Amino acid sequence: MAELLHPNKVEMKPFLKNLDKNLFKKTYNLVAAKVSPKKVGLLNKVCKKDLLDWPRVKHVYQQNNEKLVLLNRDASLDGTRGLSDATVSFIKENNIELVPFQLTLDYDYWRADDILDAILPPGEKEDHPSGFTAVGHIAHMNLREEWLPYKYIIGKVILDKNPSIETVVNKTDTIDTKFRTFQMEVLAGKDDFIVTQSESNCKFRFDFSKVYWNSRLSTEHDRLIQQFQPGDAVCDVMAGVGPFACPAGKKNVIVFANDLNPYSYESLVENIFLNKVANFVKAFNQDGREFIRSSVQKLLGFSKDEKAITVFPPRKRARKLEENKDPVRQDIPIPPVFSHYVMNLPGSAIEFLDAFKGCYYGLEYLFKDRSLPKVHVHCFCRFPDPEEDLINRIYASLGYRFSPEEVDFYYVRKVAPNKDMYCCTFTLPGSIIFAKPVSG
Ligand SMILES: C[S@@+](CC[C@H](N)C(=O)[O-])C[C@H]1O[C@@H](n2cnc3c(N)ncnc32)[C@H](O)[C@@H]1O
Repeated sequence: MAELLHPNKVEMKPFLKNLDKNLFKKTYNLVAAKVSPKKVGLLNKVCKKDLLDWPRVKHVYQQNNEKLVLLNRDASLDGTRGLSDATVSFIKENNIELVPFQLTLDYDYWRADDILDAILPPGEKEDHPSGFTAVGHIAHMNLREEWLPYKYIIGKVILDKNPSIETVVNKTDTIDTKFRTFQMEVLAGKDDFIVTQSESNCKFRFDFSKVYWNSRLSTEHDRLIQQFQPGDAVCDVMAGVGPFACPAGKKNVIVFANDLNPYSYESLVENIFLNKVANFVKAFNQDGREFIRSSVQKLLGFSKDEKAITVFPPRKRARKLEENKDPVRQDIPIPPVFSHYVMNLPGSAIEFLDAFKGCYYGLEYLFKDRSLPKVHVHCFCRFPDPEEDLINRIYASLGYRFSPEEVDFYYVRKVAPNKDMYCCTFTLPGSIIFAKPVSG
């Protein structure tokens, strides 16, 4: 049946922006059993196997005071072909009349895939492009060269067929290396890049054309957030619009979140307020290397000045606790040092590791009863066995050669055929962070 159910091929000239929806009408000549409304239930039961069973197509229609029940595509009008014995007997015994029925499926019925298959020429490698990543109301496509002449029509179909999508964009160049943003062209829908996206129980508002966002990283965000404990201090060196920072703040983790892109910083500030985590998450707009160094004193000062962050349970719980005369507030002490550093700038974050050299010089005493900080640094790797390469690169920047057992090499995702993203987690060695900084 699948091969029957598709619109007829439509000749489409390249670079067209509008679609004549009438071209996608297709009429099927079917047979219907005409019965009184009272009999429909019984007919449905007895003749179940012989009824029309097409996806998203209803098979019972009203005609005056009677019902027309559509039979399967092979049923003949005289009832001699395409029907089971049970159905034939039922029709005979109940004197049911079989009548012709024309069913028309139109543009609204077909799925995006069906329509694109009907209008696009055969593809070189893959199926026709109907896949996209949704970011808020935006569908973000990455069309292959061969589909570019049809990009506006493809955009229109995606827009029409996905009710939550209001704008369809296509990536127009490779990713900008500095802030990980890319140029995009609106293919269909409104010219509006300000999106609201949900992730990890938080809302994020940002201009998708000016900041980095990748919905495919949500699992990685959650994975690291799970490792942070309430009361930990986390330094998010390349925080973007806050997908690590805001959810961590919601679980009472103190986060110093930084991003060099002024637009990311602006959204980060907005998202901190949107998610009501301003007590726990502080935003900064510095270069990551500088921030690794300056944040040490910033946190120490914050911990000395504020000492603790007071949290109140959500109102409903607070009322319950009040009734039981339990304390309604909790003080979360602010630690003087970070437990975790997150560095998600996979193209170059490893090269920022040199900033840790001597960053806690003279502050050894702060770690008397605490573990040394952990670093989670994201990176790309082109080798199938990444350990040696990544250990060498970390050594070149941090000046410390880890053994493979000391580093957790976590595979995050495939970015391109020969390019994988990893997250390397290790504890910062005391010999590096307490070393006397070399002046000059
Ligand atoms: C891959 S994005 C990750 C953003 C966010 N952590 C996330 O997971 O979505 C890298 C971020 O690093 C920021 N960035 C680039 N260069 C930077 C630098 N030198 N210092 C700090 N942030 C930088 C970019 O603006 C971008 O937001």
